[in-house]
Amino acid sequence: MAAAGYGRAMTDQHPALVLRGLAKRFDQKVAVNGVDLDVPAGSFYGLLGPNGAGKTTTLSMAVGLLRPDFGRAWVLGQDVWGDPVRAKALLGVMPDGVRLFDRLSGAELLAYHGLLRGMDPAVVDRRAAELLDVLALTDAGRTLVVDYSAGMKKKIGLACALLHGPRLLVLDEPFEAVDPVSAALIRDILHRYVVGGGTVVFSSHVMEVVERLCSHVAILADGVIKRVGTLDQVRGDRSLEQVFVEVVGGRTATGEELAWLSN
Ligand SMILES: Nc1ncnc2c1ncn2[C@@H]1O[C@H](COP(=O)(O)OP(=O)(O)OP(=O)(O)O)[C@@H](O)[C@H]1O
Repeated sequence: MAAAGYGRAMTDQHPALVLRGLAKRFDQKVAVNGVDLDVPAGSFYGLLGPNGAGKTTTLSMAVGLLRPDFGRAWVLGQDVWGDPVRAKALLGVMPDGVRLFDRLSGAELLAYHGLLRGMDPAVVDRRAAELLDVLALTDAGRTLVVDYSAGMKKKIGLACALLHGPRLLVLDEPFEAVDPVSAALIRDILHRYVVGGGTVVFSSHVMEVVERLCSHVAILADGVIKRVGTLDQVRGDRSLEQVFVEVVGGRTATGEELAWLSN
């Protein structure tokens, strides 16, 4: 495993992910406004927030894909922006949207990721075959990724993130556009990964998934963390959805709006 080269004992003393004062502005829009987060090693961490809350921007800065205007990030003690090679060796990332080289087949994409990370080709082949099998993509192994369904793209993205055996997985909306059978499969794989000592951080709007999987939750709205803690601390004696709606400030359309739809 690539991460082992940096000494598991050293990195084990650190939280899996630490964010301090992360901030990002796009023109006039402040997308993220000073996010601090401590993700304990071994946790299953859900980052919740409504559309446009700043989840993707936060996670992109946390993993070294988007340079913050302010703030810093550490993965198992390694400075993401100060020492990106070390930090990224410990990290598996599934970004939002399709940022895959989609003119490759699934098997080729995995080989490309593995070789780019300097892995032994025989290990890449073995792990790629295993991942395609576990994710029920073996038959699609020769199909070009551009021809995959949205759910299949999520699964091959997850396979790429797992290939080098990272210690921390950061996944942007891993369950979006995924059918229930595939979602259950992804849940099982992630659960096994955490039981085996890994840490998962993922963003989602789906309360049920977060409630079922996560040990810890942060609710982000308007670029700011509004609630953070263990799942039980955040939801108290209510459902996570109730807390989310209260924090985010839900609105309803029960008045005169859209009256023309009734005609
Ligand atoms: N590259 C960009 N250029 C301009 N504005 C951006 C850019 N990326 C994000 N934004 C804006 O920053 C804000 C936060 O966006 P972000 O994608 O981080 O939210 P999100 O919580 O991931 O949303 P969603 O759940 O809808 O994916 C939004 O208002 C968005 O329009």
